[in-house]
Amino acid sequence: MEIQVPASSANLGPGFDSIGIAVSLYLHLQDLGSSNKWRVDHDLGSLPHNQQNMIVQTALKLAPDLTPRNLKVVSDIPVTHGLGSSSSAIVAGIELANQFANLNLSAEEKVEIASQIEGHPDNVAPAILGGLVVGTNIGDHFDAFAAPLPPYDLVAYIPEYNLATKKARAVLPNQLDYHQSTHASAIANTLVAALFKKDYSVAGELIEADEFHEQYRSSLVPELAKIRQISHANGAVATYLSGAGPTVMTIIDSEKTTTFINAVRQDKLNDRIEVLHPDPDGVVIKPEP
Ligand SMILES: Nc1ncnc2c1ncn2[C@@H]1O[C@H](COP(=O)(O)OP(=O)(O)O)[C@@H](O)[C@H]1O
Ligand SMILES: N[C@@H](CCOP(=O)(O)O)C(=O)O
Repeated sequence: MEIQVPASSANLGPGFDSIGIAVSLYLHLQDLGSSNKWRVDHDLGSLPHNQQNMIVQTALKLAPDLTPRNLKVVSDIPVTHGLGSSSSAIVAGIELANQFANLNLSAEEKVEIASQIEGHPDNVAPAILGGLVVGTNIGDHFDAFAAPLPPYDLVAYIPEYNLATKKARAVLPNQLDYHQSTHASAIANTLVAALFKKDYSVAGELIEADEFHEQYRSSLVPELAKIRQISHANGAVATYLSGAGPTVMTIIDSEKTTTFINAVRQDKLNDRIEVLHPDPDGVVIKPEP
């Protein structure tokens, strides 16, 4: 049995903690059978190989008596880079418990549990449901709506340095001025309307008009301003900070992607670039090959 979970790109500018899109990078979790203690094979750097691994910790939160297993993780989602690696690990752990403890969780229940563990729903909801999701927690439940998938490439510029979400949240202000917050919220509301109406010209303008987080984080990610400028010169829909960064995401018509990437390279921006697409499926269970 293999569990496949997509990466996710959260916020899309003003959709802070409430909008996210599943994208075509994946974590694959293979079950290699039961064992006397938990073992997680992976080549993802310093992440734990034992019971402390976030995937196992999540599974044990849901099913504390789960029999230990040998697991193998293969993932092309960069860790601490703003593409929802922690959410993919949490979702994989929930699905592991769901499968082996026969929890029969609904998709909604998985989103509720995952949001509680992650602390915000904007990565876990698309990682579970797939697609572009707008949602939030109200009281003890979660409301989410799938917006149409934008018919564009998502070009991820992935700086080499890490930026832990915790660190990028620590630079946000504790309070926002009343008028600033109502305006920031109005921008976000109008973005949601534009996304559902598929008016990507207006949506692009609103994605770049965020007043909730990018201005506070931009000094941590100097590539954001540079790539945004290049994307404007190349007719992109919008550029935004993916999640808490440092990945910078550009939404662009596929016919313009190559020219845009060449322009980025010409500006001596030499880090990893991935041309991604929206993932419509979310978490998927695959049988043994
Ligand atoms: N494949 C994985 N397996 C286990 N834990 C993971 C995995 N990927 C990420 N994590 C956990 O998530 C943390 C990164 O989370 P975070 O700072 O929110 O970055 P990101 O933006 O990539 O989600 C890692 O330090 C690690 O604890
Ligand atoms: N809304 C969160 C999203 C964090 O996403 P990640 O991919 O960086 O974990 C935030 O902006 O803090």
